[in-house]
Amino acid sequence: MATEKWVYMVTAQTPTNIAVIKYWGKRDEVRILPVNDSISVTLDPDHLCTVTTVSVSPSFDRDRMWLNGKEISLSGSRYQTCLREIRSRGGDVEDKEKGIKIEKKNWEKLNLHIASHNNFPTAAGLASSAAGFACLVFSLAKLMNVDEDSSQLSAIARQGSGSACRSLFGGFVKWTMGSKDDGSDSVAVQLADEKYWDDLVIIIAVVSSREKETSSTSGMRETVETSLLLQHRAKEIVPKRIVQMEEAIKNRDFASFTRLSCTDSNQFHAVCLDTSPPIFYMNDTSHRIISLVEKWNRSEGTPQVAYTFDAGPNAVLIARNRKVAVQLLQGLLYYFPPKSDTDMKSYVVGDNSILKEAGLDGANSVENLQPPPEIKDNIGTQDQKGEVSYFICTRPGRGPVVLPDQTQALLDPETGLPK
Ligand SMILES: Nc1ncnc2c1ncn2[C@@H]1O[C@H](COP(=O)(O)OP(=O)(O)OP(=O)(O)O)[C@@H](O)[C@H]1O
Ligand SMILES: C[C@@](O)(CCOP(=O)(O)OP(=O)(O)O)CC(=O)O
Repeated sequence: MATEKWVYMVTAQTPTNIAVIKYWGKRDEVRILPVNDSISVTLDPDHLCTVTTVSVSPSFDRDRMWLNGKEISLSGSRYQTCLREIRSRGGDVEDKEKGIKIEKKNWEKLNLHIASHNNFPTAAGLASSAAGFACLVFSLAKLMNVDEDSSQLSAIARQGSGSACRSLFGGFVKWTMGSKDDGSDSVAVQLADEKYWDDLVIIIAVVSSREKETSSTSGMRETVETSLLLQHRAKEIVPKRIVQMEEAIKNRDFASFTRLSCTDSNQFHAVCLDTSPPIFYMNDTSHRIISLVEKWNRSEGTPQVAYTFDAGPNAVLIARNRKVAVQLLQGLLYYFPPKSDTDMKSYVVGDNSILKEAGLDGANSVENLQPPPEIKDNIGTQDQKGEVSYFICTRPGRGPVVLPDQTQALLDPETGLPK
């Protein structure tokens, strides 16, 4: 087989996700087993996604990977675990057209080339590791004809990065912590697909931050070691919240959804503060955004927007419908206008058709914005230029898909090297 020249490849696209009931803390660092269940919303891959091409050829002399065009090492234990777990489940593959036949037993011997691209900044608090490891596992499973369902695959992705297991599904997803020592029951399941609650609009404020934050992995390790509040959260609080959140999603009950998302985000950050030494992920801009949303929700009498923050200052804002999202964007741009030379289409990315609906597609449109009446005296004026790098407008989205169009492959079909 070593003299054969064929390259066999698969390309897939996988979404990222944002937790509304947070995963924070592991009971097993190696297998990546969490101390509590978590629930997330998958974000539309049309706006935020990873694309990965995986290929196999008898002519490859070692496993190699390129991330965003640069070769990276696969020697880390998380990559090694995912590769080993997937290889051991590989099935027979035959492509008669190309005259390729790979037997199950050969997956252990054949080497892989992998190229991956995130269409959003890597390691910037936008969960690139979630989309990245989910895409790696999903595309390899397709390449190797692995006969396992998405939940079983999620248990492999989990070992790349915990939150990655939830990116194997679209819509609303629960990661069940499981109780077995081997982690086989610590898997993701879909609660509802992306069409179930499709009124929701998600606006992410990518908040400028100078220093690199503590990574989720080391941050949660320190929390587990030092925070008593985390123990209370995991045992007493989250189990009840998970039930309530499942109910809220089932009933499309936005008021409960908002209450639970916001309080859980705040408690996650409280647990970070309860860590020794304390971890600060949010900054003044994050706090200002929370204030703005809280005041607006209060003045409306019923919640219009939910907020949640992961391990960084970026705000993920979930509006109950498009009309509210338009108002939200107007309010956000009033308080966080772009720097004077910024083009609006690069300041609001993703689904930027919302700019037109918000009347923000013309020259001077931001300068003409009026302060939202309910919050005008409380937050200060338009002095926050540059605090938000940009906004992403998106919505709940689908799970992983194979991209059959060869032109989307990141590797050359002849050489198996990056295009
Ligand atoms: N497309 C990808 N394919 C495989 N691995 C990836 C991919 N993108 C990111 N990663 C891995 O994830 C790491 C970044 O994870 P990290 O947790 O630091 O950042 P993040 O996930 O973008 O942010 P956060 O966890 O704060 O939301 C990268 O160094 C790389 O190892
Ligand atoms: C705050 C979070 O985003 C934490 C995510 O942590 P990671 O999944 O990045 O951590 P590791 O399992 O160590 O790779 C909350 C969440 O996504 O649930």
